[in-house]
Amino acid sequence: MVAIQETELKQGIFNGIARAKGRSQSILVSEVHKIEHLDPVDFFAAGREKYLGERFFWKDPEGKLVLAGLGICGQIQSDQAADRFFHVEKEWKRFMDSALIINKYQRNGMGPTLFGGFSFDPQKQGTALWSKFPEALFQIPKYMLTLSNGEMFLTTNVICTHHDDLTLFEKVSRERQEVLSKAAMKQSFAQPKLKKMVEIEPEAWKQAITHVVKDLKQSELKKVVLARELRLHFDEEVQAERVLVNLLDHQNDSFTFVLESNNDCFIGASPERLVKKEGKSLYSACLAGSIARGNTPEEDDRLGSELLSDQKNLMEHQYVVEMIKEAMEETCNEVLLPEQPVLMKMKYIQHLYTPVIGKNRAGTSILHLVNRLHPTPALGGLPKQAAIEKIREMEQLDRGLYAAPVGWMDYQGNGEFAVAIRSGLIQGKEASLFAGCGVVADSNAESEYKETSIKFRPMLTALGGKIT
Ligand SMILES: C=C(O[C@H]1C=CC=C(C(=O)O)[C@@H]1O)C(=O)O
Ligand SMILES: [Mg+2]
Repeated sequence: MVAIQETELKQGIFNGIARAKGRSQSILVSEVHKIEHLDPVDFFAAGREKYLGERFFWKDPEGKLVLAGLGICGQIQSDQAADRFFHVEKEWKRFMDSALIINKYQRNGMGPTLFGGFSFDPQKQGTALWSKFPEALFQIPKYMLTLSNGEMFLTTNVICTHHDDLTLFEKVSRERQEVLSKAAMKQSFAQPKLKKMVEIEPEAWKQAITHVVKDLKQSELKKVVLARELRLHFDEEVQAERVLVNLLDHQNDSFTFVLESNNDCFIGASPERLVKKEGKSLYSACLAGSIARGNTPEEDDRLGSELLSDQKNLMEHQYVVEMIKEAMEETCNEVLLPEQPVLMKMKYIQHLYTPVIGKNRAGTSILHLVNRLHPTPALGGLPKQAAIEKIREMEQLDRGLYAAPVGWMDYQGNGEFAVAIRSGLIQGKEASLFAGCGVVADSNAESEYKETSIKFRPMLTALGGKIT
């Protein structure tokens, strides 16, 4: 079991309280420890009793970085439609300007780190479905486990005020040891049974596709992504840990994320990076254009080749490449991307994929890039604003955080955001799944319906649903 001996945290909290008194403001004290190996899911599960609703989890596709956060040391929310990205950035800077950081490891994703997500469209009237999530929700965790290139680190974040004294250190030390003791115990989580699966207005959705295809032939609109919802009913409460373990087992080549808010849990396994910032290096990805996987290697190859030469999907993909390339060129000296897309093969589906890398010229922040890119034509359409308005007009769905940026950023300005697709909202004994597809002039309602049915599969299987 991991035990943390006497730490610099005591001195840090002492200095934090002194600084809080001197500046008459709260001070974030953050300490990083290298620790023995812990399973990040066990650490996440260790927070169930005391921090349910205040947890997050993140794993990148390569498993190079895994984050598990427990408790809320600080929270940044925004329900402002216009400048929520700027609001989050401003509030984060306010925390960082006075923070006391005790960290001798020069690695990303440790020390003060913010994790969370944005809603897809803050200007669309929301429904009760997403009532537990604001238009932007970010947490600074009390305790965060970081698995970084195979090594394990624990960050402890404490807010010190001028009212505090050193009993605060005793309290934090006790709490932290409690978490670590619980994390050493393997917990198991029941697999609820799926009782009912309800497609929300599938025929109306197909009619919307046909309507948009007509619009595309007679307007400036080139592409619109339309999404739909699947509502699931279970025989007992769905626990995030169970779904998370299933996603890690079956969708290990995705961005796996969990963000809790009150009793609701947003969870998914997305194949699509929005942007990653590592020092001056920026990485984005164009992912649009889909076809099913084959049941045999020969069939799979045939389908892949078909996708690589299909004009409709190539056009759907090209709109994304043009937009992301343009956005990256605004802030990078040099932008590199291949001439042609390649195949990204996931468990149930394969996509056209174009990676984009660049060297950040102007010290542009990751949230500036998130704001500039969201939504790419893979999630909204082209032209961006006209597509968003068409989605508002035609989509019955309250997207909430679906298809929007979810991810992390640390105090050194590094971070990574995925787009929250192949995702679901768990609400006790029920869950909503979301899937969308790019509609272009050559789209066909039935094919797009089938494509979205495949995109439900990662979450449906992770929730114990059988694939028909
Ligand atoms: C909008 C979604 O997928 C996007 C990402 C990859 C391929 C897509 C497509 O081929 O339509 C979509 O643009 C979703 O999975 O809900
Ligand atoms: Mg598509």
